[in-house]
Amino acid sequence: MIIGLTGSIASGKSTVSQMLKELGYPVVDADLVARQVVEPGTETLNSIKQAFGAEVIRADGSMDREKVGSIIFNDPASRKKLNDIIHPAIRREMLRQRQAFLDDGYETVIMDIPLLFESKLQHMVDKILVVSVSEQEQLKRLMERNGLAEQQAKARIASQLPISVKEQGADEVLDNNGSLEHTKHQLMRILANWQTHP
Ligand SMILES: CC(C)(COP(=O)(O)OP(=O)(O)OC[C@H]1O[C@@H](n2cnc3c(N)ncnc32)[C@H](O)[C@@H]1O)[C@@H](O)C(=O)NCCC(=O)NCCS
Ligand SMILES: Nc1ncnc2c1ncn2[C@@H]1O[C@H](COP(=O)(O)OP(=O)(O)OP(=O)(O)O)[C@@H](O)[C@H]1O
Repeated sequence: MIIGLTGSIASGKSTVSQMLKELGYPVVDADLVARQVVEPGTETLNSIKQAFGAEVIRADGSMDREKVGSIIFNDPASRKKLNDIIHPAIRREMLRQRQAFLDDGYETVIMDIPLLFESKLQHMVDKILVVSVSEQEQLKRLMERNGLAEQQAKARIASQLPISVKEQGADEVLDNNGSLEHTKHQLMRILANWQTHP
């Protein structure tokens, strides 16, 4: 079974994905893959340089994530330009990692994909688990974790589909407003329900 783990920015996907790893599940992490495909020397990073200019490349040859973030989270056209360059490479690498886990004999693979609905990747997974928080809690956690001002945090939230829309497309919704214990408890119930194991 392929489980798609998604939610909104700072809703708690990484927190849940960490719990799943501790239970022994293999996880394909789209955010991690997004870093791998733009490592210095890659074709993808070269295309980003062509599209956004040499100022988004740091002296050591790596992508300046802060600069790229400040551009794309504030401008839909730039966001689309980056997505068009980087998403095909991310998808290819995610499918490769998924297959490698299946080849290793795992029965279940978790795919942690923040933009599962935005990028219409439902076909990649069998079940969809949405990690949800209230808008108020989301804003608070995002500002705290990333040290962002309210306006910047709101721009990032607005660059994704509303969590309510994602909930409608879910097989299960996990409410992450409460304690980590409460979240873990719901996770265990959902896994038991799906009769799944690593
Ligand atoms: C813009 C970048 C450089 C900012 O880097 P930064 O280190 O600050 O953030 P990080 O990569 O950890 O992403 C944090 C969160 O932002 C959100 N996010 C990232 N990219 C996007 C995007 N293109 N559209 C909407 N939300 C996004 C996701 O919820 C993600 O979990 C980086 O996010 C990136 O390369 N984005 C494009 C690739 C992408 O779409 N990644 C999302 C997973 S497929
Ligand atoms: N139940 C919880 N109670 C308190 N804080 C939490 C809880 N769950 C997550 N957090 C905190 O909220 C922040 C966001 O969580 P996390 O990083 O797991 O979100 P995410 O969905 O993976 O984010 P992103 O989309 O940016 O990758 C983190 O600082 C995390 O420690």
